[in-house]
Amino acid sequence: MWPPVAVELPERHEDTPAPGTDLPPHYAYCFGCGDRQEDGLHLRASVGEGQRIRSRFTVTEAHQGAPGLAHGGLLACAFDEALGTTVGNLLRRPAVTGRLETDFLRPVPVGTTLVIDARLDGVAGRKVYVSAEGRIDAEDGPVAVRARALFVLVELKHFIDNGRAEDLRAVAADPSLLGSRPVELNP
Ligand SMILES: CCCCCCCCCCCCCCCC(=O)SCCNC(=O)CCNC(=O)[C@H](O)C(C)(C)COP(=O)(O)OP(=O)(O)OC[C@H]1O[C@@H](n2cnc3c(N)ncnc32)[C@H](O)[C@@H]1OP(=O)(O)O
Repeated sequence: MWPPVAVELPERHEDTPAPGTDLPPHYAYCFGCGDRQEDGLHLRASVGEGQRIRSRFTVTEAHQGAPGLAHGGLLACAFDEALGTTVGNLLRRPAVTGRLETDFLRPVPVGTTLVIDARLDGVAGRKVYVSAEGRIDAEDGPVAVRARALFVLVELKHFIDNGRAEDLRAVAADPSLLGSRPVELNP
């Protein structure tokens, strides 16, 4: 059963940008979306209709597991990012991945652009359920990967207490490293 518990499906937050809007990387050094992370995934997300966010990610040579094929763990990372972005942008509250499960249905060659459609499935207290599928090269392409996840809503303290001090200092010195400002997350 998914979600595994009774959930509510909240409206997207009033500050969520309009459908079709491209979303900025949430952190410049994020492996999933950061533009300063050279061999990262450089995943790009945009707001979809309703409770949906669409992300795109192109598999490069740096992402191989077998010759010419994407590494499965790295694909899971792309889904972690796409799902986390969905939670963050639709609820506008900080959250971390508690559980992530993936089904790999077909191999994903280098050069493929994976089109990942993620949706918010429901919220139960601090638990947020999301799911996604990734299609090869087009929004109606063959499904290569499915994923679902539980994210847990946390306070900003989670990141301040656990993050490496020098990285937190760098963000404090240059807030533009964050595409979404903590003050907006927790005014
Ligand atoms: C301005 C705004 C713009 C916003 C725009 C932002 C965009 C932003 C994009 C971000 C995109 C990043 C995408 C990558 C996101 C990561 O990769 S985050 C990094 C990986 N994850 C982590 O490091 C998390 C590590 N784990 C932890 O810190 C803690 O275990 C947790 C998850 C915070 C939970 O601990 P806790 O706060 O003590 O809470 P706890 O009571 O244990 O759990 C809460 C509930 O969740 C359940 N739960 C927790 N873990 C599990 C599990 N594995 N399985 C099942 N249930 C679980 C518990 O059973 C409990 O359920 P209830 O009792 O309430 O029914």
